[in-house]
Parts: sequence; structure tokens; C-alpha cells
Amino acid sequence: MTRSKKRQRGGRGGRSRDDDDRGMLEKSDMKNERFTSYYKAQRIIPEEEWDQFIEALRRPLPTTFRIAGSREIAHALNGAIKTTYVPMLSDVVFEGDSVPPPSLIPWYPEGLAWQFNVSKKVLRKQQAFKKFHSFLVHETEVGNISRQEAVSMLPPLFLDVQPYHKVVDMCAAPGSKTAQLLEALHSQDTATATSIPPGLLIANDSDSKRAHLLIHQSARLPSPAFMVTNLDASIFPVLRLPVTSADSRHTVKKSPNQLLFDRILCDVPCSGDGTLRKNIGIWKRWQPMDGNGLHSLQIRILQRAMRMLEPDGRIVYSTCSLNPVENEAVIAAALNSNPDFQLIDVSAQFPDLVRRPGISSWTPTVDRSINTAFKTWAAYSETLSDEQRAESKIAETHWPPVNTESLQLQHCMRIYPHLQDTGGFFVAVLERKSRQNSHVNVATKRDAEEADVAVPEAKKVKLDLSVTPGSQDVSIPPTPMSEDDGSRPVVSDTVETEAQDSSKTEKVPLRGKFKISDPSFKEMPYTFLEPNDPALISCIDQLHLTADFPSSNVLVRNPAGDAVRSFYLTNDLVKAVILNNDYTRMRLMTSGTKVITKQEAGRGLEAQFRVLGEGLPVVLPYIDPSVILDTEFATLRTLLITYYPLCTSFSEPFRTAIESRSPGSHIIRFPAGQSDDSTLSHDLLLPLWKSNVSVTLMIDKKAKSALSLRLFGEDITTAARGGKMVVQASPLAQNTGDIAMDEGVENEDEDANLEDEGDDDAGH
Ligand SMILES: C[S@@+](CC[C@H](N)C(=O)[O-])C[C@H]1O[C@@H](n2cnc3c(N)ncnc32)[C@H](O)[C@@H]1O
Repeated sequence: MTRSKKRQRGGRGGRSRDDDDRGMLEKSDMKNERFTSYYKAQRIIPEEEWDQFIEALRRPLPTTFRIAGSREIAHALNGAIKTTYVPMLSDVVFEGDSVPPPSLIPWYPEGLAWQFNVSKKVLRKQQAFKKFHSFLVHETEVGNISRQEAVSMLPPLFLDVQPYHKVVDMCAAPGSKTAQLLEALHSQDTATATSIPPGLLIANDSDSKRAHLLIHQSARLPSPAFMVTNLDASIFPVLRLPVTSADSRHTVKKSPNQLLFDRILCDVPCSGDGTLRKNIGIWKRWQPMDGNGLHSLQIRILQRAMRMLEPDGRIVYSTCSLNPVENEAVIAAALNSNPDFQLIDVSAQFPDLVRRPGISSWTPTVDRSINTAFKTWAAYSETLSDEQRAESKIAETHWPPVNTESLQLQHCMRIYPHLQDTGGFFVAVLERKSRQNSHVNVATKRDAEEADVAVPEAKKVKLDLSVTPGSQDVSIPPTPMSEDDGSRPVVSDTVETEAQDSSKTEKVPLRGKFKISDPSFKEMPYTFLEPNDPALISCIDQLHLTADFPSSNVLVRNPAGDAVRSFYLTNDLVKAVILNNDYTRMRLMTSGTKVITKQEAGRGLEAQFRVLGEGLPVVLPYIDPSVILDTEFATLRTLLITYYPLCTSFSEPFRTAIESRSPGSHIIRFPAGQSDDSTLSHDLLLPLWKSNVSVTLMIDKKAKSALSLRLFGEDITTAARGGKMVVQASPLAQNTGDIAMDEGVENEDEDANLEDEGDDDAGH
């Protein structure tokens, strides 16, 4: 093949990633007869587009990313990409080929998502791209950028989450969509401070290892409104609240205190063939029975979501599969089992997104060899013996139902790789029929953010959190926590209250009132501190927290529920969920966000509380502003270059200011503005630890490097200069109350982070 032909296949001009990254897999390997024959039989693509479709599937996927975090930070970072990186990458020629610069993903709101398509070799060897790559890696590590497949960004956009929404992400790991949902819940955050949204996000995954990835993700966007659970979504238990607004709208509830959700994402496990461009191994192993096998679980997850939805709520169902059996067939079966639901026409939203309507006719295969001869389930069923029929995993719902037309499956969205150089994807938006027409002008995320997001009166959940150990049980009847409509197998989630035995709850106040009903669940309990707990009071005093600090929403996690080390902060709703449900039954893996820890201060000093780097934006609104130390850029340089600069090494006025402070935790502020070598678009606040004679910045190595690159255009940190030895060898660290600050310090705790992130839409 000539070089120019290869370039054409890259599809976007210039050097293609095909050339370098796919050397091991020949184009001739990127085919699968069963795939072709199955999808041709489904007629998902018009015949005249088939070749383009297959060719697109064989090309590597562009790298895509979106700017994450608060809107203020996102726009500042986006500005840097537009004004610094795009011009720098605009005329790049590598080994004789021109390399296109990053471009915006056209449909993503506010121009906050990008794509580029260059080989690893270019990223490694070409200076400008190397610098850009380093920027991306660092900003990804600190959570300002999320490397996520473009189509995977769609479901949260269509869900349109507002800060007051109760949201559940049913199949959430590894969590790229969870992060988007959390950002939407936090749309009121500023560049320096995290809001405490009144709503809630539960991210759930049935795989416990993968659920740990969600905890890791959440560390990047600390939220008092966040919970992670480890449950089978198809039997997600009924959760309860103490008191709801006396709200007659809640006709779908089986009991008045059931927690229903405003927004539910069902990004279900699927065969994943829409990810062929990324997971090229699928070419070899693809076979249609994978999709056939997942169909029933997918229906059950969606049906469960329907029962958990507020009357005016919304569900988004999505897969990264092209298979109608996993897509339209699931939607059709769920709609037919819940006739009060309907598909929503969202074709007017994100007009730059090129999509195709859902299909109304398909023919499942009954075996691996693509036997699509049976036009109805009845016709297929007739060929089976009674025994075969009883064992068959292929159900009537695999076929289009007789009422397909009335279900308006065209409102589903199919995204194909050849349309906008993306992966393949399927999205459907469902609501209850009673809200008919109210969706027509559904606000896009941007509209919603610009709108007044005050909590509508009808949405306010009135919680009675003034519980005392002996009185908690009064409002909650000992109702079984079970499946709520009787049409499916009952979930054995019986809640055992201790209504008659207040002595048990007295031992561990505000831990909720349930027996530990699943001893196999090994997570530490969640215990809320009494606001007058001596340790909490001393913490509030040491850190100069103001009277409005929500001290009744502070929880600890250790067997005895003592205020020994780390403090987590939740909002009222998360607290209510914890107090009124058995955390072992709901397999609760984390709740709220860790904001404060007790720090061993070294020889000669008592342990003291300090605000964690990731907790600072949450706690900042409650820190007495008069104790925040203002300083200049030169101080920051010193703090990045040296682990433990002596107080005497700073110039005035910071030197005197810091010398006059007592040892312990302090907050410093670098006001927005320009210095000789850098610009700050917004105030920067950082936690500082002071020993007797020196100080150290209390953010981890990665955050320091990202900050350094962002502000000074290079990584000037000690770590980047191989400075780990400095930590070990520092005599100051051992003798003067300094604390060893390496990347482990921020993370160690009962629920320490485990693994690296990833955007995997490989189905699972
Ligand atoms: C397509 S992936 C989800 C990707 C995720 N939404 C994201 O954006 O990062 C499907 C997930 O469903 C999980 N899963 C599989 N069966 C499940 C079940 N019955 N209940 C809940 N989660 C399940 C898998 O462990 C997998 O993490």
C-alpha cells in the first residue's frame, strides 16, 4: 500500500495513527463475517453507507477529552488550550507529514470538549505535541481534564442533572459518566469553593473492584453529596428517608418515606461492539450470542430504574453496542411492562450531533451462525421441544413487539462511527407520560446552568435530622426493604429496625438504627459525630471554622465511631440516607467526602487537625477569612521548588506573617493577577503546614506538578527534579515537627484510593 493511501484512511488528512499504532494488527484481521452478516440482516446502516461504516470501524479512534471541574476553572483551562496550545500545534510537520491540531467536538456544550488524532510516536517525539501531552497528563491527574470517549459524554448531557436532583448511576464504574453527573450536581461551585448541593448522587456498580474505581474518581471532585454502593442494579433495594414532604405526587411509592430519584442513568453492561475502534480484539471474538445473553439483565436493570423514579423524573438508557437486541428490544420490553413510560424526542437537543433514529424492525439470531430466519418468537418457539423451550435464553422480547409503531422507537438515538468519527453508541431518554410535552424545550445543560437553579419548592425534601439516639426510630415504621411491586422476585432486603431497643443505638450515636445485617460486607461503619463532640469542637477551634460549619454532618469511619482521625462531610440528604438505611444492606462503600484529618506533627508537637488538599474547596466557605494568609507568586515558587523551605527563606511581608503563626495547618491565598512570569485567572488557595521553623505545601506531588506546569510552563517541583531523597533525608522533617509530605500522605485512610482511572465503554 502506498503511503498516500494510508494517509487517506486516516480520514483527517496528515499523518494517521494507523501508520504507527496498529502495526501489529493487519487491516485484513479487522473483519468478522458473522458481524457483517448479522448487522447487514438488521439493516442498521443503509446499504450504500456500509463500506464507509466498516472503514470507519477499522480506523483508530481520535483521542478525546473534556474539561472537567467547576465552570470557572474549566473556562480558564479551555482558554489556555485555545490561546496557547492550539496555535502552538497548528503548523506541526512530523517526518514530512503535516499533523492536524486539536479541534473542538462540535456538539459538546460551551466548547469544552476536544479531539485530536495523532500517533503515539508524534506524542512522544514531536516537541510541541510532547508538551501538550504532558499538559494533558498532569491536568488529567488532578481532575481538571477527563479523557473520555466522545460518545460516552452523551448520556449525562441528556440526563440534564440539576444541583437539587437525587441521582443514581446504576452501572457506574469506572466512572467517567459519574464524574460528569457530579459536575452537574456541583454546577454552582466556584474556582475556589465547592458548593454543598441539596441533591445526591449514588454511583453504583455490582463489581466491587470496579466500584473502588468510583471512589478514586470521586477524590477528584470531592462532594458531600456523593455515595458509592456495590449492588446488583437489577435488584437495587428500596432506600428510605425519615420524612418526606407530605407530597401527594408520590403515587408511585409503596411507602411514603421511600427515596425516589429525579434522574437515573442506566449505562448498562453490553457486548460493547460500538468500541471496536478502541478495543480491536473485539474483531476476533465478536459473536451475537453475547448480546442475546445480556438482553434480559439489561431489561431488568431498566425496569428497576423505572420503579425508582420520581413521577416527573427522567431515565437515560445507554449502551456502547450497535445491537438492536441490547437497545431497541430492551426499550420496547421495558415500555411494554411499564405503559406509563414513554420515549422522549430529544432530536432538537445538541443539533450538531449527527445521529440516526432508533429502528423498529430487527431479527434476532437464534444461534452463533447468524440464523435470522425466524421472524417471530412464536415461529422459533414452535421448533423447540418443551425442554429446549424451558432452557432457552432467547425470549419473546428479543423480537420486535407487535406494537413497535406505538412505542416510537425512532426517538432512540444511534450514533455511528462514520458520521462524526466517533465510537458507536445508543442512547434513549425515558419519562413518565404524565409529563407529556414538558420535555419539548428541555433545557440543555448550558441553559440549565444559566437558569435559576434554586430548588423548586415541590422538590425540597424535608428532612428531620434532629434525631437523637433514643428518638430516631419514631418516624420510620419497620417496613421491609423489598421489591415494591410484586411483579418480580422479591429482594430479600428486610430492614430490621431496633425500634424497641434504644440501648443499642445509644452505644453508637447517629450511626443509623439498623443491625448489621450483612456481616460479610467489610466496610467500616459510618458514624455521625455529635456537634458537641470534644474532638470536633477542638478541630473547629484549631482550624478557625465559622459557626455555620455544618458540624452535625461530620462523620467518621472506624469500628468504634470515635473521632480519632479523618472527618468526612456530607449534606443533609446523604446523612438522612445513612441514618435511615442499613449501610451493609445497601453495600455503601463511601459517603460524602473526606475533608479534615488529624496530623501527627512530629517530635515536640501535639497532633493537630489539618484541612486536606482535596477537602479545602469544601471547607473554605467556613474558614474565618481573617486567618487566611495572602502572599505573592514568589512564595509559591519557593514552595514548589523546595519541600520544606525555612520560614526565614521567604521575603517580607510573608516571612514575618508566617513566623508569627503557630505550628499547624494554615491556608494561604495567591490573589488573581499577573506576575513577571505567570498569570492567575482566579484566586488560588492552598493548605500549608507550619512546623517550628519551616513550612510545606500540603498538596500531593501530582497536584504540585500540574500547578507548576500551568503557572510556570515547566515542572519546577522537587519531585520532578528527583527530589524524593529530600523527603527522606530532611533533618528538619525528623527534628522540628515537619511532616513528610509525599504522595502517600493525602491518600492513606480506611478507604484509600486503589487503581487508576479509565474511560472504558467496553461494555462489561
Ligand atoms: C458499560 S460499563 C459502565 C461504564 C460507566 N457508566 C462509565 O461511564 O464509566 C457497565 C458496568 O456495569 C457493571 N455491571 C454489570 N452488571 C451489573 C449489575 N447487575 N448491576 C450493576 N452493575 C453491573 C459492570 O461492572 C460495569 O462496570
